[in-house]
Amino acid sequence: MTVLVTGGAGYIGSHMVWSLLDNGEDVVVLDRLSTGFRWALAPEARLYVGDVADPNLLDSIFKNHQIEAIIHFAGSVVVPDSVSDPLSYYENNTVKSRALIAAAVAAGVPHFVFSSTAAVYGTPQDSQPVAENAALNPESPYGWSKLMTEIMLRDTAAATPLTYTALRYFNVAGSDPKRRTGQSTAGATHLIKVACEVALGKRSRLSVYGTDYPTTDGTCVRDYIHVSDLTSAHLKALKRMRAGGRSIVANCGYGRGFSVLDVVDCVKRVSGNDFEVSLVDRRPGDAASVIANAEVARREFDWVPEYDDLDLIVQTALAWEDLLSKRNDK
Ligand SMILES: NC(=O)c1ccc[n+]([C@@H]2O[C@H](COP(=O)([O-])OP(=O)(O)OC[C@H]3O[C@@H](n4cnc5c(N)ncnc54)[C@H](O)[C@@H]3O)[C@@H](O)[C@H]2O)c1
Ligand SMILES: O=c1ccn([C@@H]2O[C@H](COP(=O)(O)OP(=O)(O)O[C@H]3O[C@H](CO)[C@@H](O)[C@H](O)[C@H]3O)[C@@H](O)[C@H]2O)c(=O)[nH]1
Repeated sequence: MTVLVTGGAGYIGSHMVWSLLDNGEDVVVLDRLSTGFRWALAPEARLYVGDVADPNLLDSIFKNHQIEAIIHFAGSVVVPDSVSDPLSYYENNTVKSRALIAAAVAAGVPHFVFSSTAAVYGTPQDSQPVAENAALNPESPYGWSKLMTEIMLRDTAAATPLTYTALRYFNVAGSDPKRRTGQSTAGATHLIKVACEVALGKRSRLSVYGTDYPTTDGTCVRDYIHVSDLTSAHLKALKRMRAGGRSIVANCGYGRGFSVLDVVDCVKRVSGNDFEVSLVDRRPGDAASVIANAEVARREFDWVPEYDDLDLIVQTALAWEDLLSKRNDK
């Protein structure tokens, strides 16, 4: 039995592949290498280079391997890009997910884990931390593109034997503590990644997008989660479905928020390097504040995070950034 990981050459996917292999799973990866890297992949995982919506490629993967679960990371991930180019986000995240789900159902794949996002909530209107049954009001096409995929999964699971888990990730950061992989995205836009690049002198400055949000210091607040805690949530969610668990949606975050300025201070402190910060206008599509209530993950699959510490997240992100510079220098 094999687990198919789409987007397995990307940031989170490459960590997932290592976690699966560490747990004795057989892994096949499907990735078109648009933002991922062949070298990021564990050598034991077989890579099919191509698109998640390519029917011939999917057909051959399902013929060559007995796929028992799909973990679907492949997608486009930059919130402001989705505002400027919404149709490409609906294409890559929604339309192509539909094709993959259809192929999974046709091939009789029993389990599906989907990379959803905190962006489905927008800025929660009621209370924070936000639970899965809160109102869903995405503030970007990215959030909508993921919510539509959740809805397709919900309705497909009701009509077919497919069981799914949609994990709503909050802000994923950090790198593999064993330093086998990390976030290598070229021209990355994620706050912790960008701040680490600036701290190590790989970029000249950091822009802080918006200082007039209704938060304690006026900058946006996010719930930053270490990538290894996220991959452990996937393993546990998969185990639960294998044991007969029904389809669910679960938040993955720690339940506490840090502002952009908190993150900047942390990166300066942990790296020991001061750097320049520009306070600029808001970036389109950003929610003011979003913090996870992760009770469902704890209750349904006994998720116990191990890296709930912003300093530790930043330390591992910096460690990877340092390795990456040495690699790029070669
Ligand atoms: N990074 C975060 O904080 C975060 C938070 C919430 C949800 N997510 C979701 O997690 C998933 C992974 O994100 P990431 O940060 O690792 O991004 P990433 O860009 O590093 O990884 C995405 C991978 O998917 C591949 N890919 C993209 N479109 C494809 C397609 N049509 N066919 C085949 N391969 C394709 C890319 O080459 C890349 O390897 C995404 O679905 C994203 O929306 C990420
Ligand atoms: O150089 C930067 C980068 C980011 N930010 C701010 O930092 C916050 C976090 O931004 P970013 O790290 O880009 O993450 P999000 O836009 O919150 O989105 C991430 O987190 C979501 C889950 O919350 C995922 O779904 C997305 O794929 C992922 O990109 C936002 O307020 C940004 O405006 C800055 O001020 N300067």
